[in-house]
Amino acid sequence: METSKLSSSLFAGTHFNRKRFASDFARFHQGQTPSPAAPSVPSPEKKRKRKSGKAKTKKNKKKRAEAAAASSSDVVEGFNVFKGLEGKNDELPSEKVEIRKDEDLVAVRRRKEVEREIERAAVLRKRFDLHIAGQNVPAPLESFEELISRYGCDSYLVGNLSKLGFKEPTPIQRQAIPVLLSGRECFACAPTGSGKTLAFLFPLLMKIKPGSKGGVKAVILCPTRELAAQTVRECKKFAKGRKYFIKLMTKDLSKSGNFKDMHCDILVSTPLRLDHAVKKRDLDLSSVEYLVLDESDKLFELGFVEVIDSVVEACSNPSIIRSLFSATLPDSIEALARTIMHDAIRVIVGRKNSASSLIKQRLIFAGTERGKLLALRQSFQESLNPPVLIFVQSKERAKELYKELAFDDVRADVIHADLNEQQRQDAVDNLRAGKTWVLIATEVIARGMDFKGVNCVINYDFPESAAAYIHRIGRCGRAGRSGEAITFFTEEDKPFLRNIANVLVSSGCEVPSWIMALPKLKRKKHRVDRDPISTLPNED
Ligand SMILES: Nc1ncnc2c1ncn2[C@@H]1O[C@H](COP(=O)(O)OP(=O)(O)OP(=O)(O)O)[C@@H](O)[C@H]1O
Repeated sequence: METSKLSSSLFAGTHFNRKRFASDFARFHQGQTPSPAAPSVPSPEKKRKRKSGKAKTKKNKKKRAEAAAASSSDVVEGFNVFKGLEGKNDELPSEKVEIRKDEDLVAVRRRKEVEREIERAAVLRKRFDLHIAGQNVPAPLESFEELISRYGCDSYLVGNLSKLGFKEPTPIQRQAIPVLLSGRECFACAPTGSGKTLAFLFPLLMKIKPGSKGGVKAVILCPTRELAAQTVRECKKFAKGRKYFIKLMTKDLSKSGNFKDMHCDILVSTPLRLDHAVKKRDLDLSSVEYLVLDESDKLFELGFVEVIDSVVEACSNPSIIRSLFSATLPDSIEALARTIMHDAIRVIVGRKNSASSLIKQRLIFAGTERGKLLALRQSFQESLNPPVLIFVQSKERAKELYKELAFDDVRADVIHADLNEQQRQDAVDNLRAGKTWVLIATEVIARGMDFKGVNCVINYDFPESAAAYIHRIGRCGRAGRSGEAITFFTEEDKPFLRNIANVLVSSGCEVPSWIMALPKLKRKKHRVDRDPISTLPNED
């Protein structure tokens, strides 16, 4: 097809106003016919002149190219794409035409570069099973060193990571760190033990000036005291060598702290303690720049929502950056959280709400409560590979099971909400130090606690939801290590078996076909009234 025909068919129905665009039309016309001022074979005289002219304009060209490159960065931002073309446009002398050509070339080069960057980011995301949603998501990190080259991070911070033996960022760190560093809010969902703590702490350490005055700069909310204490310890490790004020909201601080004189860069707390300090002790959170909700779905559970609301309100800085992290993020919670977020990016590693693929999961039918105790003793006799965590559904049952195991030659300890803060911390520390082999626990340590060496998690009592299951078993199989999870079930648990079995299947574990044939339950939570744990014969 002839050019004229093609253009006329493309612009069919469009009226071209030749009068209005006369100068453009003239230029267009000029470009089609060779100009007498630009012969195809120049004379030697003209060649020389042009050479010296070229040398002169070379410098200018370079400058222009730089300016054009700067303006072309606007293309990346997505605004002012036509910035360089603003202003007088109707008369372009030949030099201006050349400038435009240069600019066009630079813009084309820049566009290609951007396209390459987008492609590189897509390859990285595919490689690390990263799924994102949102506008203008920054590229994932290839390495920790990129934090220095791309984001100007102090090398001491990255040095701390290598001292801790962190060679490469984990998938969630690769994507969530750049998102937070570029000032965007985010929902992050990644498997248990996959390094979410560093993913939200590192951007804070990079952005907040150590020892800065003028109030709290970052708040991290955790659902339990143990997790809050662990987060403070981790934060101090990453910040080693710099004088950050990193504070844990203890009971005493919350009840009688003098917050007016308190130096604090990063404050880690449970929601109730923080809320108490805000309401009763006038803790001012208006200068908070970062708010992190760790184990966010737990924080948004009924009972906590109002407190979270009140904390969010107290963090009144309009440019605050909020982020939510968890291994499980139900759609309903995400929808609720979205109401307080601005243009948030969502980052998911692997499949949403799934268990770590490093954990070998098994379901064991124990028949009755007594059957569970027998099965537990038998499994200890066959192979006890400490440290082991055993989850039960209540503090009463934790105490009962502890009594039973005290008879056996097993170094066991127990942790539940009836113990005071020190006793709970001791129980955690003793397991970490290898002084105890088996720790019997309620949900208090099911979330976020990082026991590196835990080889096996036993769900003595069936978990009350798929999310609870994912978090409980996630106490093993952390930081790239393998783990084992055993879940006992009785007749009463059968109706809820299918929900947990789905988690096993989605992480590649085998499930008997009869379980998969059970009907799906709409109810998300399940709690059975169980007979007490005891080897003594029933009185009735
Ligand atoms: N880049 C890394 N390289 C090596 N180890 C890492 C890296 N990042 C974190 N870790 C280690 O991995 C372990 C688990 O990290 P972390 O507790 O942050 O997991 P998590 O994703 O928050 O888990 P949970 O969902 O259970 O809270 C920790 O012991 C931590 O020190």
